[in-house]
Amino acid sequence: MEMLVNCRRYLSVGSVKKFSLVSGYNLKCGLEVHTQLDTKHKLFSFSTNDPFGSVDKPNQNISYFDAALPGSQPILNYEVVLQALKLASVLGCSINYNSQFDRKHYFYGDQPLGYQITQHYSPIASNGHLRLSPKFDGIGGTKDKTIDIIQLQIEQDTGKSIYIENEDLTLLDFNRSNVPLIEMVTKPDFTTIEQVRAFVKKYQNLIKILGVSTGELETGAMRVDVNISINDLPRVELKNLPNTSSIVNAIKYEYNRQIEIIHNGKAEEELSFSETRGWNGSETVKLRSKETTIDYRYMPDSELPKLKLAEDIMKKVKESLPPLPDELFEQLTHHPYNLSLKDAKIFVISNTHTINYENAELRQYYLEVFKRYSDEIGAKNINPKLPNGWIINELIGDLNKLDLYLNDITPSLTPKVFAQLLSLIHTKKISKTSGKLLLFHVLKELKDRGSSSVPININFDTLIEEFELEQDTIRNKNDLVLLCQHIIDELDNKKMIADIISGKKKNGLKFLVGQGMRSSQGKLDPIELEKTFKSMLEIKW
Ligand SMILES: Nc1ncnc2c1ncn2[C@@H]1O[C@H](COP(=O)(O)OP(=O)(O)OP(=O)(O)O)[C@@H](O)[C@H]1O
Ligand SMILES: [Mg+2]
Ligand SMILES: [Mg+2]
Repeated sequence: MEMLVNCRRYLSVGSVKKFSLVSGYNLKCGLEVHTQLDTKHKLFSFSTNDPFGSVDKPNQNISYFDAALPGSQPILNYEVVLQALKLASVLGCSINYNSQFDRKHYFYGDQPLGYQITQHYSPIASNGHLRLSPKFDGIGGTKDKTIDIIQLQIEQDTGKSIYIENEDLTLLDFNRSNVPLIEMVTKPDFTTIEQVRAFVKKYQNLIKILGVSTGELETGAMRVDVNISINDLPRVELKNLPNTSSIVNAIKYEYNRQIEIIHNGKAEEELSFSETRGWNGSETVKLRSKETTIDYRYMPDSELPKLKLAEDIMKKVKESLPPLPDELFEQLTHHPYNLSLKDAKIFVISNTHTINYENAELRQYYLEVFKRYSDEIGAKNINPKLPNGWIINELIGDLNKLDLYLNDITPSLTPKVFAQLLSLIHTKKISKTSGKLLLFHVLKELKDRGSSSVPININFDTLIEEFELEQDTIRNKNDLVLLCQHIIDELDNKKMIADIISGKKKNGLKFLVGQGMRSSQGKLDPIELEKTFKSMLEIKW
């Protein structure tokens, strides 16, 4: 009965936006993710590997082998192997020290060899896992979820077919042909869409941090196929999912579609065999069913020897790995840094906005500044919000505004110098406003000198004197009261003052403080000003 009620709820919803899982219809998903590796050369030839950069220059990066000219033979690019091993290592896989390459046969215009070289029988790595946590991956609930990874295999990408509509013409571009790919296959361990979304994000970040790929879904550098089934019926494979929202919406749509079929008693007819479906932006559409699946006639590639790895190779691979996101999140969100997860991500994960710095470099800079600042002020007295805010908001903001790179400024604005600025703010020698002015001034100066010039010596004490920025120490409380009274008199607006006092216009107080800051050219402490206004006007809120 509950099933029926739930089902009606689903049927009346209709839109995939208001999606929820329906009890009695258990979602099961498994992923196959193809990732283009960022190597210099292609997988089995010396041609340049730059499929995205050469999009508008078709057939520029091709060798005889990529075009499958008779007599050409594959030569394995070891950079690919190294990248695959890095990924296998962070996914906790068992490494296969004797993997091999196989031919997967099918004929298509953009696959001129007549087969794709892949690893079918003996892939390079297997039995790994990736753990998702509610804390760092937003999967909901309170428990971690582990997704098992069946295998990682090295394979070639295909060329690209470009269909010219109405002309009965297909153009072929082989720039992508023989680009190295890693196919990663998970077990069907996903039971919610949040888990799928979190996994894709996490895998993508790992790939980026390892430097093995851009991991971009939009350019096709990473391609996610989702296999989905309900209540252990045969799986449906979803392809053509060019971004995260397509992945999520396609699963929602397909889940609802399959429920409707089951609910209408048509499961036997329509869901008793596996099929492959594509996503057209609003619905999943059938591409092919199992009956028409090609027989690939896998066989070992006779031109490629077994890939035998040295016994100590994994020790070296592990030594080359950077710190991983979860370890960094643990470190940065705890004492003494106490960053929010959102801020910690700025130091760990790149996104399209982070063009002025490399995350690892920014993180290094931050940690160094933090240490110097703690040394100067004493670890017990520090205010972690200072380094956090001044680097995340001010420094990054200014770099953006001035179109500067972190690398350009760090030889002069060393962590030691930056920590001095923080100490001056911490000890209230200068106000925050003055600190902002100084930082911007110094960065502007560096920008005007150009990045290639020798580092300059930055002395904040001299600059503070030069610009007369030393914070007015409130020697006489009366001075401050007088100034505040003067501001209120100048304003001459009884209604506004009454509204501030009653709390109707709380923002008005900020305005008064702003006037005080302006009249002192930013040298007064805004907190002191606010306190004085509040006590003078007897503000209770
Ligand atoms: N019952 C199921 N429900 C959902 N997903 C499933 C189910 N059974 C298997 N899968 C998933 O299907 C995928 C199978 O991928 P695999 O690469 O092994 O085979 P394939 O899709 O037939 O091959 P190809 O690489 O040619 O697409 C895995 O991600 C696995 O987790
Ligand atoms: Mg598949
Ligand atoms: Mg597969």
